Amino acid sequence: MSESQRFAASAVELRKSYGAGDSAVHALAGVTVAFPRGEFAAVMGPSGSGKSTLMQCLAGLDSVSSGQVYIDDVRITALSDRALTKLRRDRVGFVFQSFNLVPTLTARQNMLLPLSLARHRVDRAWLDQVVQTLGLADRLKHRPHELSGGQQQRVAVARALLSRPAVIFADEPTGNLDSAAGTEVLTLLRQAVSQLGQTVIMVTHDPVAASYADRVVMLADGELAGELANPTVESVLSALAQASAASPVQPATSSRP
Ligand SMILES: Nc1ncnc2c1ncn2[C@@H]1O[C@H](COP(=O)(O)OP(=O)(O)OP(=O)(O)O)[C@@H](O)[C@H]1O
Repeated sequence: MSESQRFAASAVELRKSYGAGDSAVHALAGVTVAFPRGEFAAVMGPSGSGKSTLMQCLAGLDSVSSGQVYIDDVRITALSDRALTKLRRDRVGFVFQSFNLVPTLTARQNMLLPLSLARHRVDRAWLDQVVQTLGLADRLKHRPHELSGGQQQRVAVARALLSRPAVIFADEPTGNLDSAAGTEVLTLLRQAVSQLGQTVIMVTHDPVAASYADRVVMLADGELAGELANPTVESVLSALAQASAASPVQPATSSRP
């Protein structure tokens, strides 16, 4: 087994700049980071530190200026657009802050949508296991507007899990939820990793959300600014304070509700 196969996602010397010349913004200034399979990782850092850019590049949603990105052992920075689209569909799951469910479809149809679009077979046993684990059995026929925010996000987590992706990228998955529903969704992401063997990479501003992860990767000014194993709310807060002290911009934790 090659080194890269131990990792669900990794980046080597990843650079991403916007614009050119004096006005260029170096959103990522040479990031090398690897996410082992079966890890729940949180990516944190001050506002503008490059978290979203890192996630977009790792997920193959944005092009890189230089460097390499791997999903499993596939170097996605070497793929054609067509091959990349297929890889994203087959190996990457997404959970967004805004749930992104189709309003006219039931919870079950929403969960199955990516598989049916890809014309992939549904693994019934896996569907049942995901539905049970996520506590959605009695909500399958509901449409999104008939579900609470927490339930909608659970459907989005189920949708991401159903194709058994190499990695799920979660972008502020609790950003639109109250604290009880947020706790519920974080617990489910934790279970997806601990019980179902999933790999999750979550961008978050919230130290409580980050404390559910196995590891926090900290960014500042487009560079890695350290990492924390087995994070607690306290250790995350103190690492964030250090990262923002080293960065000219204010931490987003202080500017968001
Ligand atoms: N499309 C773009 N065009 C120009 N600059 C961009 C673009 N996208 C991001 N940037 C810049 O790149 C830098 C990193 O942005 P990014 O959104 O990755 O940070 P972030 O850590 O996710 O921020 P936040 O916590 O506020 O969401 C910022 O300076 C941002 O202004």
